[in-house]
Amino acid sequence: MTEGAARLVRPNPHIIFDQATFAHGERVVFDGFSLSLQERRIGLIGSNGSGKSSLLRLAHGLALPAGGIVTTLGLNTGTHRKQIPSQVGFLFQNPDRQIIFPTVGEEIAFGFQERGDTRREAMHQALVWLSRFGRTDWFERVVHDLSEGQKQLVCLISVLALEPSLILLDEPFASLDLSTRLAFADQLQALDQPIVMASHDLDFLAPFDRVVWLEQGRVRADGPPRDVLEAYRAEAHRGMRELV
Ligand SMILES: Nc1ncnc2c1ncn2[C@@H]1O[C@H](COP(=O)(O)OP(=O)(O)OP(=O)(O)O)[C@@H](O)[C@H]1O
Repeated sequence: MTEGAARLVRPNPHIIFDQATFAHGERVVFDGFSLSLQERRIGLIGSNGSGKSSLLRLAHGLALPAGGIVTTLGLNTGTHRKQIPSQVGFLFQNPDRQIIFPTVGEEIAFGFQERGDTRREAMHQALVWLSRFGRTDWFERVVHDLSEGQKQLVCLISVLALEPSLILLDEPFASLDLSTRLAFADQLQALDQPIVMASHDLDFLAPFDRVVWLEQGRVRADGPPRDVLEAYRAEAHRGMRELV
């Protein structure tokens, strides 16, 4: 269950943090952080501010390490930052940071246009992907008139539609209602691509291959979900008793 042991037994990782250092201004988030991620389904857990979003942003090249190296799909995020978005899908915790177009159709079509599809082709693809999720009626809707959960769903569809080689999800289900969450959980489990997902929804992570528990920018525990989630729950209950 130690980070060192995990690194020894797992070749060909999707993501490698090698002595990465990262700070938000004065606040150091990671200091010489090393971790290799290669399983098909990896969950990231940890209390608020433990570094989950920062880890995902570093892996996507949205943030760069001040020291050390982050490698995603074999690409150094510092030197190959521009190549990463075409291969790695990223879902922001806050949909408003992701959404840039007025209508749902245009938002989903954007990625296809970026890949070189004509506007007409891209809009057709957007409609096809909305229909896969039973939401064709959203095509012409104004994104900012949608609820938070609906916006989150649009962002998730936009990410999945481009069929990236690796998918990074930052709390994808935070605002989704239970039936939508369950439907998406099934859709995600069925995907071939590897997924790294930060979540406070521990039940969702139970069938994953590996869970990494972050605490203050360090790996507190790392291993099979049943071990890591149980230890995390036990710690949360201890913390709760101390608060009351
Ligand atoms: N934009 C920012 N400016 C300054 N500090 C930040 C910023 N974003 C995050 N931090 C700090 O970086 C640290 C790690 O934050 P991060 O968002 O990675 O944590 P997290 O585990 O994703 O938290 P949460 O569960 O609340 O989403 C925290 O101490 C946080 O206060």
